[in-house]
Amino acid sequence: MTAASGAAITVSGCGKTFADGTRALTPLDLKVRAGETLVLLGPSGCGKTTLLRLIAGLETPDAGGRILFDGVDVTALPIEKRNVGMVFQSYALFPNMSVVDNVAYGLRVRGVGPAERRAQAAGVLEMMRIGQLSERRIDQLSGGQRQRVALARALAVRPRAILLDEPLTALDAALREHLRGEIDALLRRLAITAVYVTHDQAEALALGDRIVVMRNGAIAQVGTPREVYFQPADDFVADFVGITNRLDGAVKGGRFATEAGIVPVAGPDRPVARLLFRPEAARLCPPPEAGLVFEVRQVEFQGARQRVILAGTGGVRIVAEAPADMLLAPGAAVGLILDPARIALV
Ligand SMILES: Nc1ncnc2c1ncn2[C@@H]1O[C@H](COP(=O)(O)OP(=O)(O)OP(=O)(O)O)[C@@H](O)[C@H]1O
Repeated sequence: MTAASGAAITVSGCGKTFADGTRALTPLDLKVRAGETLVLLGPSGCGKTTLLRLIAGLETPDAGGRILFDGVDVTALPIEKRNVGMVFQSYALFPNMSVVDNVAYGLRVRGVGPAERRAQAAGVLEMMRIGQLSERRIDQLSGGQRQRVALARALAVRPRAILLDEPLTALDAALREHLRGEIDALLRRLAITAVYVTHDQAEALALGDRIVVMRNGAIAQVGTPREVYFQPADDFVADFVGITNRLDGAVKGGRFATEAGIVPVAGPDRPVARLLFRPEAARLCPPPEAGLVFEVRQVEFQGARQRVILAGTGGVRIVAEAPADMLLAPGAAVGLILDPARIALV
């Protein structure tokens, strides 16, 4: 089975105010490229689901907002005319129907004959390696199996885009990781356009070709997982995507000056600047070799490597990593060299 080729989706000036006055989205623009997996990431209530439902056709945007599929305006089209597949956290399957009938359901609605829809549904179930479950009832399946069936059902109609709303949230951690890998492989193989909502940063980094980080109904940053991870646009994105070190200072003549020393940087002068970097973007070395010097505060041996807490003047605290065989004594001075490709100035 192959999906119809994925659509490029354009969201143009789409805001959403609900009947009770809740402003779920401020007008925003977004382009989803044909065939890519775009992840919407952000804390609860930031508007991810609302944006997904606008793309699906389950909600209409406020006046002025438009949704286009391959350049064609679909704003006025309801979900059944947009040819999208949807997968929800709560599987939304028919519990007393068989697996194969659930998967064939969308084809039935589209008027495909019984023999053909069963054959197509069987093909999708085979592709997802759950062909042996075809005749089971939904209430006889585990959570992971149900989510595979929900995914099969969404793909069976050969949609132009698949829209997934926290599909793994209800599953336990080990299964979540396993199914995440399967979904990733499947979406890549089908080269289908996918928009995937999650509040889990690990899921976003693993699945996304690009990630849209959202905050308060607006887009905080759009970038590849590496860009969002290593070059967060601001403190909010940095915090949301995981541990980040911060140094405050100023940029002058290609040098960022902070209390602990100097870091060469690209870009214009800024009287007030903050440098963000991950533990793994820093390398420890003897003090004379580095522009930045800190005091070792705490060393945790972790087997493959050591996690080191460093202290600077003014209460600055830095988390760094070091090879397992590096000798580091609390109280000693140590230099820090930052990988220029993995630092961000905000
Ligand atoms: N039908 C509705 N009527 C009124 N307010 C709504 C409605 N649906 C969502 N909201 C509100 O809009 C805002 C955005 O909700 P949305 O579901 O898009 O967030 P989310 O980022 O998907 O959050 P979560 O991860 O918790 O699902 C929230 O404040 C929510 O309470």
